[in-house]
Amino acid sequence: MIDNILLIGFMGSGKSTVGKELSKALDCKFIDMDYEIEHKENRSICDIFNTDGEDHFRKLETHYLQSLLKTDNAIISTGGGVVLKEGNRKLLKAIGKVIFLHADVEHIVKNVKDDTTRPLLQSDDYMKTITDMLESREDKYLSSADIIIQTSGKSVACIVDEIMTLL
Ligand SMILES: Nc1ncnc2c1ncn2[C@@H]1O[C@H](COP(=O)(O)OP(=O)(O)O)[C@@H](O)[C@H]1O
Ligand SMILES: O=C(O)C1=C[C@@H](OP(=O)(O)O)[C@@H](O)[C@H](O)C1
Ligand SMILES: [Mg+2]
Repeated sequence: MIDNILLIGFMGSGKSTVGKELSKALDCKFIDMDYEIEHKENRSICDIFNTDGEDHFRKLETHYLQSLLKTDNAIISTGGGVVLKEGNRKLLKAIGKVIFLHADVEHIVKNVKDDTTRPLLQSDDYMKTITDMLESREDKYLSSADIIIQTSGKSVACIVDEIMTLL
């Protein structure tokens, strides 16, 4: 039995991919918050944003995060905006150990380009969008993190190994 582990970080830093592989390596439950929200709502994140707006998505996200207080022995991949609300940042700490997957802009762009599933990155100038959003969120990721892992240029397997060593 392990404490919950929550992966935080910017869109495309690898939270969903690394979380799934880490859960296999540790033989524990895997929870991807976005996947669970989509499943509960029976619609995609894009549909939620387009129909009901980002504020509504943030309410669903907080509601789901609260439900995780009852979970244990899980690897939890969050959505990149989970740190935006102070209340969420407190919840993250209450739910488990928080690992920040820190990625630079180049790594992020490589991972999200051509992907149409992230409504906040559907801009013509997505390089500037990512740079500005990263800058405004960086402090929130840092203040929420128990552990910081640099992911840029590393393979998923290498990141998983690094986390396993640190735990
Ligand atoms: N370290 C990595 N090396 C190569 N590709 C990666 C790495 N991390 C993630 N990816 C790829 O980048 C894309 C976005 O990753 P994802 O796990 O969905 O990020 P997040 O959940 O943080 O938004 C996926 O196609 C994934 O396979
Ligand atoms: O950073 C954000 O605000 C978001 C990140 C997304 O998750 P990923 O970080 O897994 O892409 C998803 O929750 C939604 O599109 C909003
Ligand atoms: Mg994800």
